[in-house]
Amino acid sequence: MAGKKGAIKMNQDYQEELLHLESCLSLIQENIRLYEAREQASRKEVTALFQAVRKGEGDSYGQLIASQNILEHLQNSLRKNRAALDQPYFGRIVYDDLTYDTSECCYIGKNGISRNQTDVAIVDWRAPVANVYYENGLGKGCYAVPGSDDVEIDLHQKRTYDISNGQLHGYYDDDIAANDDLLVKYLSQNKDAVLGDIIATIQKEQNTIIRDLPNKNIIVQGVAGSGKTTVALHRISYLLYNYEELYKPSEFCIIGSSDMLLHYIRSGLPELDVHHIHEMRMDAVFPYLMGKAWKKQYQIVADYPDASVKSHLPFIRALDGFLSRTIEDTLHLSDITDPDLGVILSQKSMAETWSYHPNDSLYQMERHLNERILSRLKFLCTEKTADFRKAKRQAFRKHFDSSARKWTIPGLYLRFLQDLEEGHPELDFSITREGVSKNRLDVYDAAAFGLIQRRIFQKQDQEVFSQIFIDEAQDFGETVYYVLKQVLNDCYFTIMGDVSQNIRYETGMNDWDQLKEAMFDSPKDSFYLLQKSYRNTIEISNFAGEVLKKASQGGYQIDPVIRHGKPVEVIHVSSQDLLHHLEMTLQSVQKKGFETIAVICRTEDEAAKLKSKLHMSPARDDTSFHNGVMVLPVSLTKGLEFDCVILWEPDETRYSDHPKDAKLLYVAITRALHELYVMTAQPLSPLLSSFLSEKSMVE
Ligand SMILES: Nc1ncnc2c1ncn2[C@@H]1O[C@H](COP(=O)(O)OP(=O)(O)OP(=O)(O)O)[C@@H](O)[C@H]1O
Repeated sequence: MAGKKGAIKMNQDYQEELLHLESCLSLIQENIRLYEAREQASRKEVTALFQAVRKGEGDSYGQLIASQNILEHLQNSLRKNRAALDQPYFGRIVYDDLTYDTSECCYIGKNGISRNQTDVAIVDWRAPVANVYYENGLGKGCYAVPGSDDVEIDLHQKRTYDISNGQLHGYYDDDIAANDDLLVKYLSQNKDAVLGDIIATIQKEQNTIIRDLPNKNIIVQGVAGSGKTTVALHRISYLLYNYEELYKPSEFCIIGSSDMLLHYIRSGLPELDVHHIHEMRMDAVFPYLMGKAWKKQYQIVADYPDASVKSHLPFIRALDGFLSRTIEDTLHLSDITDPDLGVILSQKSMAETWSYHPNDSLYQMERHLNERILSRLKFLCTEKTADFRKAKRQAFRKHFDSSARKWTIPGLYLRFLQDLEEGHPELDFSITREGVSKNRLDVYDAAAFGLIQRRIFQKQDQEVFSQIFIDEAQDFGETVYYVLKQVLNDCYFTIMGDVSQNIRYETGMNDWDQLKEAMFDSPKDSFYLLQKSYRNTIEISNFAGEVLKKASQGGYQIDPVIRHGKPVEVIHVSSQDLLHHLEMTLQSVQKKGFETIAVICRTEDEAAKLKSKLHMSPARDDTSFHNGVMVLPVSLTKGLEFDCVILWEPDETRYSDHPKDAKLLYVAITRALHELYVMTAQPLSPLLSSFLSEKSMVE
C-alpha cells in the first residue's frame, strides 16, 4: 500500500516537474521574442548614430557609445535566453531562510532568467544562494553574500535534473549535487574545439576555489584534467558577476604559455558571460607592463642556458637586493643643510617620508623628497626676499636627481650580473651578458628589466590589472611571478598549475614552495589541491599513472572519475609500415565520429616532418585549436584536450627514464579524453614498457 502511495507521489511530482519545465520554456521563448524585437530596434539606432558620427554631427559619439552598450546588453540577454532553451536549469534547492523567515524554492541554471526583466524565475549559478546547491548538505547551514552577513538556512531538498534539448530525462534528490553517474554522462561526450563549461557538474572542491574571495592570492596544484583551466575561467565569471562594482573586465588578465592555449581559453569565455578581459602570453607581459620603457629594439628569445639560474627565487631576490643597495647608496640620506638656513631637511624626516612610501621607485622617492625640500624652503624663507627664495629654490630644486647619472635598464642589469659573478665564481652569465648587450632577452631577462624599471625608473604606480589568472604556471620559474607581484602591487593572483607537467624541467617549477614564498604575503592566501581527474577514461588514467609516479617523483596521485573506454592500443610495427598504420588509425577514428584528434610528436621539427608526410599544409594555423586532425609537438598541447590522441614514436631515444622526459610524456598521454594509441617502430620508452600488456600490442 505504501509502495502505491509512493508511486502516486512520484508520478505527481514528475508531472509537476514537467509542468514547471514547460512554463519555464514558454517564459524563455517569450523573452526571446521580446529581446529580438528590442535588439532589432537597437541595431537600427546604432547604425543611424554611426552614420551621424561619420558626418560629424553634434554629440552623436557619446550617444553611439551608450547605444552600443545597450545593444551589447540586449544581445547578451538574447544569447542567455537562447542558450537556456536547451537546458533552462540543472538544479533546485528547497529551503527555509532562517534569517528572513521565509520558505524558498530556487531553480538554478547556467543563465539567470527573469520574467519582465525583474522577477527571477531561474537563479544564475553565480548568485550567492546557488552556492547552497554546490556546497551545503541537507539541514541547517548558511551561505555567504559578498559585502553582507551570511544568510542562515535549513535545506530540505537538493534536486539535480537531467535535461537536454528542452526535455526532462530524469532527476534525483541527493546531498551530492552532481554525482559520478551524471559526471560520466557529461564526460562521455565528444569534444568540440572549444573549452566547455562545467556549471551543471561543478564539484565541491572546485566550487570552493571558484567562489573564494577576490582579495587573496591562490595557488592551485591539480593533476592533469582536474579542471584547473575550467575552474580559473569559472572563477573569473563568478568574480565579475558578484563584484561588479569593484572590478571592470578590463582589469582582469589571463596569462598562458602559448597562443594555442590562449586561443583555446578564449573560446570558452563567451559561454561564461565573460567579455573584454585581457589575455597574454607570459613573454608578452613584461613588455606590456613596461610600456615606453620597453624599447623597440628589445627582442624576446628562447631561454639562454643560464635561465636555469635566472628563473629561480634566489636570483631575482639577489637582483632586488642589488637594487635596494643602489637606491640606498644613491639617496644616501643625511641632513640637508644650507649655510644661510641651517638644516633644511633632517635625515630622520627623510627616513620617515621613505617609510610612508616603501614601495616607491627611486624616481618616485626622489620626487617626494624634492617636494619636501621645496615646501621646507617655502617655510624657512617666509621672511626673505623673493630673489633669495628663488635662488634657494633653484639651488635645491633637483637636490635628488639620479637621472643625471644616465643609468639605463640594461646597464644596471649587466652591472648586477657582473657583481653576482664576482661574488659567486661558480656562476657564468656570459651568454646572457652578450645577449643583453645585443638587446636579445629571454623571458627572465625581460622580468629582470621589469623589476629594474619598477624599483628605479617607474614614475607612477601600475594599476593596469587587479586580478591575474595564470594557467600552466609550472612552466615558468618563480622569477616571473616575483616580478609580477612587485610591479602590480595591488593585484591578486590565481595561479593554476601541475608540477608533474613542468615541461621546462630546469627553469620551471618542480614544487610550489618557492612560489608560495614569493607570492603569499597574508594569512588569507590559500594553496589548494585538486586530485580528481575528469578528462581521461580509466584505461588512459591507469596508463598515465605509472608515468606520473616518475614525473611527480611520487608527489601527487590521480584519483580518476570511473569512466571506462577502449584499452590503450600500442601499435609496434616496422618503420616502413608506421606511417601506413597512422593513416589507417586516423581514418578509423574519424569514422567513429571523434571531432578532435591529435598526433603528438616529441619536437616541433618532428611534428613539421610528419605533417609533410601526411600531406598536411605546414602553414595550417598553428596558433588556433580546431576540429579535425592536428599534428603537434608535446609543448604545444599543454592545457589542451582531444577526443583521441595518437602518441607518435614514444621510444627510448625520445623519452628516457628521467623525470624531465616523464613530465613530457605525462602531458602527452593525459591530453586524450576517450582513446589513446601509441605508435612506434623502435623499442618503447622505459617509462612505458613496464605496464604494457601483450594484449594491447599490435605487432
Ligand atoms: N566538474 C566537472 N564536471 C564535468 N567536467 C569537468 C569537471 N571538471 C573538469 N571537467 C572536464 O575535465 C576536462 C579537463 O579540464 P581542464 O582542461 O580544465 O583541466 P586541467 O586541470 O586544466 O588539465 P591540464 O592540467 O591537463 O591541462 C575538461 O574537459 C573539463 O570540461
